[in-house]
Amino acid sequence: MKVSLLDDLRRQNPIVFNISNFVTVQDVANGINAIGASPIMSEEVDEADEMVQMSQAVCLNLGAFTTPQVHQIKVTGQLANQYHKPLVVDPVAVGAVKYRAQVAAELFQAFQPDVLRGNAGEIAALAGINWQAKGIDAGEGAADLVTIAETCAKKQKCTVILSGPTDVITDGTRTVQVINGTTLFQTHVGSGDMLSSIVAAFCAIEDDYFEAAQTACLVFAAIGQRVAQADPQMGAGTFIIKLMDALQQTTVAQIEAVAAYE
Ligand SMILES: Nc1ncnc2c1ncn2[C@@H]1O[C@H](COP(=O)(O)OP(=O)(O)O)[C@@H](O)[C@H]1O
Ligand SMILES: Cc1ncsc1CCOP(=O)(O)O
Ligand SMILES: [Mg+2]
Repeated sequence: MKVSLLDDLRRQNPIVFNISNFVTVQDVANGINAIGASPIMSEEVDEADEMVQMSQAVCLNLGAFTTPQVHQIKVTGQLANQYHKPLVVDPVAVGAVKYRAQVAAELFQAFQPDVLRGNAGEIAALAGINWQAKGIDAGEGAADLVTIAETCAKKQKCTVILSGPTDVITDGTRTVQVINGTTLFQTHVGSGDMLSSIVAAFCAIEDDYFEAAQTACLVFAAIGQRVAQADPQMGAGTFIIKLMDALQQTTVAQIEAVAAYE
């Protein structure tokens, strides 16, 4: 685990191009900015070529697309592949909404993600494993999380992050589990979207996307854990404000001191 990638990220300040969703776009932009990268968002397909070329990574969030946006997402994903820019996809609620699963399958015919980041319900759906997803949330199921993530990675031919109380990160061969975190992440809509775009920021500065993905998960979860531990009475409102501060201010040494993974 190369936690020092966080210092590289802050030094390099890479541009991360996001097609976000209208629910969480501001948290995603501020999260990227706070951690030390440079966010840019777009809803216009005509600027996609220029935007992808000037970016060091692309994050496509499938959280709330319209039909024109599906076209924009498809073109942007294809451009990311064409220009060899790392491509992270967040398949929001593909386990809960059949239409979303169908659109995601069509998109993955058109371009190849480098990293897929979702909760258990989303990653199980993309792995073809039975699971009861609940809207944007993970839901419930009996299957083993490591098996789900590794099956998804092999099927989709990319690095997969199955996030939750424990994050499972795998490229189908190498697998790591990040134990850090806090239940306060669940109280804030957009925690997963923020993580996906922060994964893209790490992929911008590390060519081994499995390495980038596991480091991003550890950094995000450990920072959230430190914030929660500082005030056991903290609620959802204060958490996002303190989390933004901590994304900006937490050092590599502070993360290494609490890091828990296997
Ligand atoms: N119960 C939990 N305990 C600790 N960390 C959690 C918990 N649930 C989610 N997280 C963390 O929240 C972040 C977002 O993950 P998740 O909630 O799975 O995404 P989504 O919001 O897309 O469902 C990740 O960093 C994950 O580790
Ligand atoms: C509530 C909601 N509805 C569509 S997208 C979205 C946000 C999902 O954010 P996250 O998966 O990060 O909790
Ligand atoms: Mg999500």
